[in-house]
Amino acid sequence: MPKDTSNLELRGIRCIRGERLLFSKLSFRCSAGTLVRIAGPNGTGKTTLLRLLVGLMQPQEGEILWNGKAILKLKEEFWQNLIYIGHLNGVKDELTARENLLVNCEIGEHPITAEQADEALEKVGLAGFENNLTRHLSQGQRRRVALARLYVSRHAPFWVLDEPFTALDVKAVDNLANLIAQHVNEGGIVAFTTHQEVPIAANRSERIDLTGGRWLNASIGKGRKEV
Ligand SMILES: Nc1ncnc2c1ncn2[C@@H]1O[C@H](COP(=O)(O)OP(=O)(O)OP(=O)(O)O)[C@@H](O)[C@H]1O
Repeated sequence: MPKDTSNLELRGIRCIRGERLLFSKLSFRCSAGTLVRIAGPNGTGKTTLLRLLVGLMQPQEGEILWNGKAILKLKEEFWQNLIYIGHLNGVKDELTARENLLVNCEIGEHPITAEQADEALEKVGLAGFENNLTRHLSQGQRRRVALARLYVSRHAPFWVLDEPFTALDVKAVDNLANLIAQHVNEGGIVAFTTHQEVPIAANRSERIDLTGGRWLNASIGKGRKEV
């Protein structure tokens, strides 16, 4: 992983979804070795912000820069630096746990061997489940299949994780928190959301709090904040 060189910047981001202004003039900057927690109650735009950060959505105003260049212009050059694990896991039902990991790494242009896949599955507590179809796994186990990717993705400095601790048991939460801290302390940037108060021993951490938001059409959000 290229250390101490990456930086992420949000410049004047404005985002509207449906009738709701989620945030505007959102600016933020961080450099290599930072844990970025995106906080806020349900519906305030945490997942939306993560999707903006990885380029799956575009803001109405402003831009997101990676190493000083707009991510929408960098495209593949940016994606090579990125691992995104969203809400929906990105795990295919009809593939086994091992096949899922192999395919996801292949798609991410960082192929791994079956042995490396099995080692990563072991680290997330899925030893013995390598050949199980993921449709036969529990929610927590499916989540672990997705998260196993992180154990073979230390080359990618920027991790974006949507609710990574959901459905994990205490030990798995602890292991993941340690992995995230290690990645950050070795020069990665990890942006994540969580509703759980999980201690992560990162040397440097920042918080983006999205509490707020406004209805654009006052009649919709009667009794709430208006523009
Ligand atoms: N496809 C969509 N079309 C229009 N509005 C949407 C869509 N998806 C989400 N929204 C709205 O955008 C807002 C932000 O949603 P988002 O999922 O980013 O919130 P969140 O903070 O991640 O919520 P949670 O904590 O519940 O996961 C919500 O008010 C939601 O109603």
